[in-house]
This record gives sequence, C-alpha cells and structure tokens, in this order.
Amino acid sequence: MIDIENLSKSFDARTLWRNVNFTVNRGEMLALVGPSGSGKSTLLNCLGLLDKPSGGAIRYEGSDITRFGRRETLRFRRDTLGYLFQHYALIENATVDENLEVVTKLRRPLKGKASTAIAEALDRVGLAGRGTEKIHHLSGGEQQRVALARLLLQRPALVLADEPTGALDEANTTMVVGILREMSKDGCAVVIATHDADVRNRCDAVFAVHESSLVGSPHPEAVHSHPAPAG
Ligand SMILES: Nc1ncnc2c1ncn2[C@@H]1O[C@H](COP(=O)(O)OP(=O)(O)OP(=O)(O)O)[C@@H](O)[C@H]1O
Repeated sequence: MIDIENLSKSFDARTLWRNVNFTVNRGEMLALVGPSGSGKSTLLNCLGLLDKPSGGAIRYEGSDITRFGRRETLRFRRDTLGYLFQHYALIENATVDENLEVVTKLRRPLKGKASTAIAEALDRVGLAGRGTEKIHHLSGGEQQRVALARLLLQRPALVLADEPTGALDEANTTMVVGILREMSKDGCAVVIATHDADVRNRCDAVFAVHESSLVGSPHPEAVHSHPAPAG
C-alpha cells in the first residue's frame, strides 16, 4: 500500500538514515526499532507528512506523497492518516466527547449515531462513561487511550504510532496493541516506533535503524534468529 523508496534524511552534515526501502501493506503491522536518537520518530514524521525527507520517495497508490502541495497534504492527512503520537494531539481544555466529535463531524460513523459510536469507542479503550471529563484531568495513559478511541472512529488507511505504549502499564499496553492489531486485520496498515520488546514481538515485521540504515525482515522467524539491536 505504501512504498518507501531510497528515503534519506540529513541535518546539516549529519545523515540520520539513508537508502531506506520498505513496503507496508494493508493488514500489516510493522515495528520500527533502534536506539534513542536513531531517527525512528523522524521517519514516522516523514511518512505522516510532518517532516520532509532529504531524498527518495514515499509512494501511496502510485503517487509520491512527498511531492504533494499544501491542499493534497491536508487532504491526505485528514482522509488517510491516523496518528498516535507521544503528545496525543488532543484539545486539552475540551472534554473527551468534544475531542471525539471533531472526528465524527468529519467522518460519519459506519452505523448509527455519532454519540453511540463515541460511546462504543470509549468502551473499547476501557473509558466507558468518561466522555464528559476534561482532557487535562486525565492521566497520560488515559489520554493515550482517548487518542486511540479517536483512531477507531477515524478508521484511517495508515496508522503511525510513536511509542504508543510508553505511558501505559502492562494491561493497557496489551489492550492498545490488541486494538492496533484489530485495526490492521480490518485492512489498515500500522507502523509503530517502539522500544517495547512485547510490542515488537506482536508485529508482522521488524525494521531496525542501525548505523543510518534500515535493516530488518518481513518474516518474524528471520527477525527472531537475527535480533534487532536493543533500543
Ligand atoms: N529538525 C531537526 N534538526 C536537527 N536535528 C533534528 C531535527 N529533528 C530531529 N533531529 C535529530 O534527529 C535525531 C533523531 O531524532 P528522533 O526523535 O527521530 O529519534 P528516535 O529514534 O525517535 O529517538 P527516541 O527513541 O529517543 O524517541 C535526534 O538526534 C534529533 O535531535
């Protein structure tokens, strides 16, 4: 679905990564691992059109999205991408429901009313009945789960998740990864930057940023026999 071709990123004299090539298909969940500072978030930001690569192409349905103009970029972000990033990107002073209504106003729920779809999404992430609470009253892990409920309502084709379990305990980590897995089974492609070995082990493919290159394999057996560098 999305093909990354010879992607590179440099800042001044420093090359973060180069010759990055991989494909993510619908139904796949892929982990990006590597030491802190190796450039995982920057790679996700390039895929999410929040940063520009220095070279190469990111093809989605044949188009190189790095060459999109402003209007196409906004449309692609709105219609195709879903972000699950470290700072949640929620409206702090609004309620949980108000944050989720932003999505249901743009995208109708698959079935039934928006309020029912919002309640179902909150139930799925373990926050049933919390819709009237203000975001800034929630813990970091709860805010992360509101961001996940937002993704469930949005139903994007490509989910980009940056350390989605960093603020979560084990039970919630299992739930978040389980929901991302279900979204991939429903036909979405998921790319997760993570330091968490449990998250990595539940992915279909693992790619490691290592000495400015991306190394890895789409076959978990091969990944297990050549472990990615710890990150
Ligand atoms: N706009 C920029 N200009 C200069 N350097 C930058 C810029 N953006 C990121 N960097 C640098 O690129 C490096 C990689 O950062 P990035 O956040 O992508 O790493 P990471 O692998 O996600 O790290 P972590 O696992 O700690 O989140 C860092 O050293 C960062 O300072």
